[in-house]
Amino acid sequence: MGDFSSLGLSDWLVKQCKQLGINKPTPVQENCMPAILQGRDCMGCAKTGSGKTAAFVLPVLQKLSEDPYGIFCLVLTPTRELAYQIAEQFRVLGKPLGLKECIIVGGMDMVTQALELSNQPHVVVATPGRLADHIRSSNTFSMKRIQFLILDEADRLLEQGCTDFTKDLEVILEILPAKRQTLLFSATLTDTLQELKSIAMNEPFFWESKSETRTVEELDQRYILTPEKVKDAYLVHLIQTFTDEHDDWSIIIFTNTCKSCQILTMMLREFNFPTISLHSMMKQKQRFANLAMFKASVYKILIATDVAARGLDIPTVQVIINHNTPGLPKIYIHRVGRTARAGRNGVSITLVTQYDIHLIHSIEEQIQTKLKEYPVEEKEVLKILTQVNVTRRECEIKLESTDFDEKKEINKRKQLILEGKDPELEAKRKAELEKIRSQKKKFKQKIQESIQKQKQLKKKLMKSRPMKKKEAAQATA
Ligand SMILES: Nc1ncnc2c1ncn2[C@@H]1O[C@H](COP(=O)(O)OP(=O)(O)OP(=O)(O)O)[C@@H](O)[C@H]1O
Repeated sequence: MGDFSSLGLSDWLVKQCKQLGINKPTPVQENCMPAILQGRDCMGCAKTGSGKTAAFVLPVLQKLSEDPYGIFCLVLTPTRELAYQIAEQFRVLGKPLGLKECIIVGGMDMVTQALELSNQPHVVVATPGRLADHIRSSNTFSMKRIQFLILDEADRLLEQGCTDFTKDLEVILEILPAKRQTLLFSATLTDTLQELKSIAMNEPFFWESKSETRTVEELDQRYILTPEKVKDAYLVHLIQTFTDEHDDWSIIIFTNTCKSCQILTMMLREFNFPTISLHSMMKQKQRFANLAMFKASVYKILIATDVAARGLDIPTVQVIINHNTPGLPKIYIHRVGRTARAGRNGVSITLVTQYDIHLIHSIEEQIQTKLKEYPVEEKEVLKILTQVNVTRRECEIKLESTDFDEKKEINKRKQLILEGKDPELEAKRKAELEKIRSQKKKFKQKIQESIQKQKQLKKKLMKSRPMKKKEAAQATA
């Protein structure tokens, strides 16, 4: 492996890297940086925690130092927290340049952001929605001369998930110059490769880390098979064990909804665990404050929705617990990638109910690794089961007495209006879909019941008398 100088970085940047403990390039840096410095578009796919951020920040800073102007580079990323983290890397590594960077994300003051944009910062790091809002509403800044467009977590930006960025991306791409370098990075690029290639204009340099598995070797991946009703007791038991055994460990628990995130946080606090939450129904300032307190180890346990699944780099995180099994292998890869970063060790534990076994199989198939069972003393879990379930119920009742559900409904309606949809029509459509789904479910259940009955009948027949071949065939049919 070469060093940063041999890849074409100037001495001042190499020195800056050293100060941050970045001495030798990681493979994604070693392979992608020369192509970027040569002026090529680039797509880099490497495992979580492998240094993809510096792989684009360093060449941009190098090029910026040769011809500094604003706005030189635009970075787009799916979450607000990630935007701050990327901007920080630019700020720290680009300090000798007197780098001016600006962060444009939702939930923060629009006027202040507009002012910052008009001051022509060198680098803009943004989430697509808010940047598109600025483009639609003002003409006080220009991105006509940008040299670099970077899509971090590019597959997430281009997929049509629960937050669909495609319309905002169209607005943004329209004001960018055709002649630019486009860089796309993610740990899971390959799933959406073709769509991504159309964003990078020139035949891009594509690099993917060669490995049999899609998760890092330093990660110990475990599961616990548990009935839904015992899940929380397992969770409390696990946290108790980890906190008893390790002073300096931080844990992230991923859950599937904002409400579940809120209830689990309340519940773990009842057990005196230093817990804090992060989800999209919180005010943005609170989100930043909570993340900062978790990073500073004021709180050792963060309960989050998938808003924290991608990109966040917190070295103290040793354990990831999936309170629900992720529906997509890709989400699993990013969630567990919040630990075992940059060569460190880490553990992930996924709580699996009997209904999630097929999800675990498809995760294992994608990551090419078998999850191992995590040994737990069931007796200890059963001892706290009633107490945990009663506490959870109390927390649910407490939450129901607040305006949490109402706020959620208002947020949903606001989002629909922003997307140009009619909330009433959408509600109707959803109700109809729900009806069809429940009919389908009932139908499926009926079929399963009749299959079950047939099987039982066949068993009875087999037991009661030895069958002739012909009879057995009829019973099976
Ligand atoms: N060459 C290097 N040597 C040592 N540490 C490095 C090097 N490059 C980056 N790092 C550190 O590795 C950590 C992970 O890097 P980074 O956040 O860029 O990972 P990533 O590949 O973007 O992960 P993810 O896919 O989860 O977003 C950071 O703390 C970063 O400072």
